[in-house]
Amino acid sequence: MPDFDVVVIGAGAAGLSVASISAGLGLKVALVERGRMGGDCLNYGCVPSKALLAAAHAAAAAREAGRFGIRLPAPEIDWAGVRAHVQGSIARIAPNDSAARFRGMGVEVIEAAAHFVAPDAIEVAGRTLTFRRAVIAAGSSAIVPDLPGLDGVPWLTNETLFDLEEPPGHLIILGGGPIGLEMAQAHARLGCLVTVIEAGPRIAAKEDPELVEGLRAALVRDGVEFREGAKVARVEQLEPDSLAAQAGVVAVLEDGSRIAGTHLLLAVGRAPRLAGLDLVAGGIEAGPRGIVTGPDLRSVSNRRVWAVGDIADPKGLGPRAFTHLAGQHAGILVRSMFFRLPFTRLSYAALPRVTYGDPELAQVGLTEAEARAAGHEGLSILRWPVAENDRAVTEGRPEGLVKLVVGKRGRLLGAGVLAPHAGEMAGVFGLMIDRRLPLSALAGLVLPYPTLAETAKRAAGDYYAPKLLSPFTKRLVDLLKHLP
Ligand SMILES: Cc1cc2nc3c(=O)[nH]c(=O)nc-3n(C[C@H](O)[C@H](O)[C@H](O)COP(=O)(O)OP(=O)(O)OC[C@H]3O[C@@H](n4cnc5c(N)ncnc54)[C@H](O)[C@@H]3O)c2cc1C
Ligand SMILES: NC(=O)c1ccc[n+]([C@@H]2O[C@H](COP(=O)([O-])OP(=O)(O)OC[C@H]3O[C@@H](n4cnc5c(N)ncnc54)[C@H](O)[C@@H]3O)[C@@H](O)[C@H]2O)c1
Repeated sequence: MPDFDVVVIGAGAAGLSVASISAGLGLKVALVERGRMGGDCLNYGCVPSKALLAAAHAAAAAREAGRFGIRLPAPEIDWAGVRAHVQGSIARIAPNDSAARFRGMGVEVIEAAAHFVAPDAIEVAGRTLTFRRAVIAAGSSAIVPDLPGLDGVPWLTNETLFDLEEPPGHLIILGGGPIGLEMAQAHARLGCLVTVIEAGPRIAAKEDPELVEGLRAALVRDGVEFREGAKVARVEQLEPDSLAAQAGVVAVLEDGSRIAGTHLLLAVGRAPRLAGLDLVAGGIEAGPRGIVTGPDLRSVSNRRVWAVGDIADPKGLGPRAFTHLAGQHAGILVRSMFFRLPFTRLSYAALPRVTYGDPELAQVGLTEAEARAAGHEGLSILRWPVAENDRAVTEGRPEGLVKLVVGKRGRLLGAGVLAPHAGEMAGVFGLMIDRRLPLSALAGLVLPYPTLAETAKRAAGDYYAPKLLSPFTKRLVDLLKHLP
């Protein structure tokens, strides 16, 4: 008899979801975590970053209050208070992910590093544990680029950024993806100088350029400086002098220009945490993007093993790094691992993503470029500017755009929104795409007035407007008016 029905490696969002479902189904479960329970999202990712952004938005709201006729003095940033909010947010959520809570569910929580010693066994804290099924949920960590000089200067990643006891004087951020952009706005609004260096031709390369334009403009207004299409040739230590109170770092670009700052944040992407797992001993195939699985998240080489969360590299889909993915993966796992349902297939067609700037940039399904690249024909692109929305006017926030990508027969393929709290609209779009609802469902929805979500309804309505106001419809109405 194996020691456990299910062994889960990693207690981040993905591992915790799997462990709680497995225990709920009455299975004997071990959950192994070598770091902090809750993983990246709680300790070094979503929670501290969103808490820092909330503090930053409060400062920005105080600065902007004058627009509403409310006069306030310029806000003073109490960094210790900001940190207390960030750490307090983590502390308030931590009990949900704690070892005590999971032990209460009947899970054996082992706080140590695990590695495979055989296709059906791991070793942890000197014990060899055999399993019927293993789930690898070891997540991903920040890529440290191979940059000349990097080993001679101090640098930060998401694992160290939130521990700073003083605010950075000038934060240089390498990478203009979601981490770089969110942290750029947070720090700029909290009074730091911020420069984002993006090696690619533009920031937020995965997002729709029409929406990115507004986000970039908002960050520039906050004082963020962007260097796009700029490659760092090397980094150098900046010694403290009479001008710079803090020592720091100089990024020397390939064109020879030098950007000096006090701190350097690496936000150039994520790499799966494969090291130390001894996947070869487990007979588990992996590549540079993660553990290779089928569309049911089952390892292609060891049928006892599944992979979930950031570390999974499902064939044909590739890895994704979102906390809400953990829940989706857990759902697939239940069908595939426990109920052995054939044809269990993961799909990212309705997977939402949000860059939590102010305004937020939300995308569900395909962008226009992705839909065209995928060969969808007869596309309709519908746009509705946020400036036309009454709620946006009353809130003094007229910037932004809703953009719908519609395929044949009015099927929604993708939706992008740049607006305050745009992420709150993602659910409706996800439901429409996932359940293949016609666009008329959105166009006919009765939404409360005044809400920003009305922009989505107005964009959808545009799809039907030409038909509704066609000469044929007008003739029909002209005939019908004669009826009693
Ligand atoms: C700054 C930042 C902000 C983010 N913001 C958002 C957001 O707003 N929304 C969103 O959806 N996503 C966000 N993400 C992404 C999100 O945090 C990740 O997608 C999510 O945490 C992945 O969960 P996971 O369980 O796969 O991995 P993790 O959370 O990384 O958990 C894996 C765990 O496995 C443990 N582990 C690794 N190897 C071993 C081993 N050998 N033995 C034992 N334990 C091991 C690790 O210690 C870790 O705790 C953000 C990420 C970052 C970095
Ligand atoms: N709001 C959210 O949901 C959220 C927030 C943060 C992170 N995340 C997840 O974490 C993942 C990782 O985020 P990320 O921003 O680190 O990665 P990313 O891969 O999304 O973006 C990294 C950026 O860095 C650039 N880059 C690469 N090498 C560079 C170099 N040497 N110099 C300068 N720029 C360089 C890339 O061109 C790219 O634009 C995201 O893809 C996302 O899935 C999600």
